[in-house]
Amino acid sequence: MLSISGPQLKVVSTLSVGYDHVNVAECAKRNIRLGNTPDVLTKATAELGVALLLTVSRNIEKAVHAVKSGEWSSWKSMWLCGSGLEYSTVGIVGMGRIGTTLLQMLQPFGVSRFLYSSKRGARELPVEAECVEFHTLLKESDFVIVCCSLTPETKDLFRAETFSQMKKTAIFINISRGAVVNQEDLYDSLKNETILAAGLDVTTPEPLPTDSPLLSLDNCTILPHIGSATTKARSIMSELTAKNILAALEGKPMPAEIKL
Ligand SMILES: O=CC(=O)O
Repeated sequence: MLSISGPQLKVVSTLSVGYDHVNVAECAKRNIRLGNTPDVLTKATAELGVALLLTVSRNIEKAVHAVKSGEWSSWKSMWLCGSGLEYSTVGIVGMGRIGTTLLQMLQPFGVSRFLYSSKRGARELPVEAECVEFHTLLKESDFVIVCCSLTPETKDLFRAETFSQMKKTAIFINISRGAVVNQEDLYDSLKNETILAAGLDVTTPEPLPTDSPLLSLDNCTILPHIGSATTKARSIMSELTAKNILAALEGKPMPAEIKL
């Protein structure tokens, strides 16, 4: 893509906070500046994380389907019961801007313990949370939510070995990048009930082919990467992307520039 654009290309400004889809080394080599859209999508993305977590934990997808398909009959006390957040342990993998906001958003649900693992280690957070080893987070969490960025270290972080350390009742949510998960292993773990259920806003590839085995599971909810998709967030992101480009073309500091 960089070659197709030609040697006159001065700037790449991605309409996203993640830039794992950009060849950073090649941009640096060609003196191409790189911009992204941090901060302005944090709340929207964390909010989608909450929505996906609740969708999976409270069986919303199955419930909506039951109403439409006529499966809803007389009142049954235990029908479609899920697991609530109250008194639960929530593990957040990656405590950056989105992880921290998610932590704040989940606090009012009555969660008993928040655990987190982070490459930056323990730090002061707006809500009480314990920084723990990754294996402890896996072992003790009822909900595992992935918010880390995709790096060589986090690629395939969630694989058979990881899922097998989680509770059988655990719910796995990924709002980060699809490649953080080995999807075949996730499929097996859901199919064999190694874990209870999963909610993914991100997959590999995107779009996920409609014949993906994951789509045959009734304990996996998949969204088409809509984390930052609020009208407001996307509008502000678009503005920031344009400002990044204009600043770079004028040789000025970009409002959100990735240091290469
Ligand atoms: O995934 C979305 C983003 O990186 O902004």
